[in-house]
Amino acid sequence: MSSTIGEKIKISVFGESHGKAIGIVVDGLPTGMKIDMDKVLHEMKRRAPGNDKTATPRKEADFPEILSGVVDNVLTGAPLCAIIHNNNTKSKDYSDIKRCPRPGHSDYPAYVKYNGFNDIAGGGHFSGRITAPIVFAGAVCKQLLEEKGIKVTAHINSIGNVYDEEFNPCNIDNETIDRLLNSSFPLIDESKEEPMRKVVSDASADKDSVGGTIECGVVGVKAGIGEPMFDGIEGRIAKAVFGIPAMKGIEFGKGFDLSEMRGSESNDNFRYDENGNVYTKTNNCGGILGGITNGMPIVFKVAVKPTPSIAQKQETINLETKENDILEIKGRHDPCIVLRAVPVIEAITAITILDLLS
Ligand SMILES: Cc1cc2nc3c(=O)[nH]c(=O)nc-3n(C[C@H](O)[C@H](O)[C@H](O)COP(=O)(O)O)c2cc1C
Ligand SMILES: C=C(O[C@@H]1CC(C(=O)O)=C[C@@H](OP(=O)(O)O)[C@H]1O)C(=O)O
Repeated sequence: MSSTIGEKIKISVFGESHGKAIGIVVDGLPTGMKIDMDKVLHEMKRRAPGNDKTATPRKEADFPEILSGVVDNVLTGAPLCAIIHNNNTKSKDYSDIKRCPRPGHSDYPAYVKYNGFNDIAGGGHFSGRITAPIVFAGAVCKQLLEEKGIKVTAHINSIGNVYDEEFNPCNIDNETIDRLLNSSFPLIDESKEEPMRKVVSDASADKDSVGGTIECGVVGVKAGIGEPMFDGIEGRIAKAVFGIPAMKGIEFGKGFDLSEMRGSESNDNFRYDENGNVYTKTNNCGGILGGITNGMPIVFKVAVKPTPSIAQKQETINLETKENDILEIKGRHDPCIVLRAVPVIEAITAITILDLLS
């Protein structure tokens, strides 16, 4: 399995959901920065399971134990390695799934690829759980980016058919960024929390799940970062985002809506401000032209699929008897992944942006 990404800042994620621990090695970090562990723990808590009605009831502390790369909270330049122990596993829930792969989860393709030797318990290495170490690495990268005046923020853009407001793509202000970071349900329009929660609880009551979208913004990246063609910023962010389980679509700026606009509507007109700085009057391109940043906020949306493990009876196959079968999944699952994926999208974006700038 290859769970490594990055050029200058390289991450390697390891572990399985029901193994002893999961973790990450981060290579290429600069030396000397003091890590604010309170900020790291805050990010871990935003993603941790067991804390919200829209989340799996599996309770984990998600405390990152740092094994190397830090002395007295300061980055040493050695590979940064942290592990997170798995304490609240219930592997019995997965006894049927070994035989009967879950529709929508990785069980069947992983069974074929690894000749049935892959660890199925809790989704093994394919579990959303292994996004916890990514959030750890992202929290460190966020702090390094902040020293460069760059901030990464995200919010729930939709759950089911209930939509939040979008970012102002030309100006995502510090007040909004701080509010979202400290919110237990990050929305621009907080009145949408209740209807969104209802969509999730209605699905749960039907033994079902729902998906949604997340909008992410990066402010403070100067113009001129990125490469043309295959190493463009869109490609680098998309590759990293698609490494996160359940992420199924991405669009930059106005994305698919651009296809219905005229050029006169979609083009972002350039202007100088009173200090001679270049800006654009709109930001339909999401801050990226030709694969290279134009100095405006980088803005993109990610589509999150409904959680595959649902409690309804579902058709599947039986890999032992080689017959068609019915599966009824027992166990603890997120009825909606979107809320917990918000800090994950921020983290993987922060890691990618820091890599691009290193
Ligand atoms: C934070 C997070 C939590 C998740 N929780 C669950 C879950 O409780 N149950 C489940 O079946 N899938 C969950 N997933 C999604 C699966 O891990 C994912 O759908 C599966 O590995 C198949 O990969 P794919 O959807 O990217 O194709 C979660 C994903 C993330 C990012
Ligand atoms: C534990 C987490 O989420 C898990 C992600 C997950 C999956 O299939 O992705 C399945 C469930 O695992 P389990 O059956 O062990 O409870 C979730 O609880 C986590 O994100 O920390």
